[in-house]
Amino acid sequence: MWTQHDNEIRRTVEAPDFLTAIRIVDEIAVEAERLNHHPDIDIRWRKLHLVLTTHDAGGLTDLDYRLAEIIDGIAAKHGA
Ligand SMILES: C[C@H](O)[C@H](O)[C@H]1CNC2=NC(N)=NC(=O)C2=N1
Repeated sequence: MWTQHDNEIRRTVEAPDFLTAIRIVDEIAVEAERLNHHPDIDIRWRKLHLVLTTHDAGGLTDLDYRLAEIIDGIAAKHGA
């Protein structure tokens, strides 16, 4: 589900509808704050384009993979 492009990993999450996509974003936001690690999120109707990288490190770190797994769980819970 995640693909690596140079120093980042990317995934698209397709939610059943727009409101569910926004609920997914909200849950991701809570986890991002908890980890102090934040994804780039491009919201396009019910598709979320997510990008993870560690800006402070100029590339991928364990935090990116941890947050990616958390995002996968949130998406799956919402049928995305
Ligand atoms: C000051 C604050 O802790 C840092 O800027 C955090 C915030 N969230 C972050 N998110 C991501 N993706 N990469 C970072 O390097 C990062 N750094």
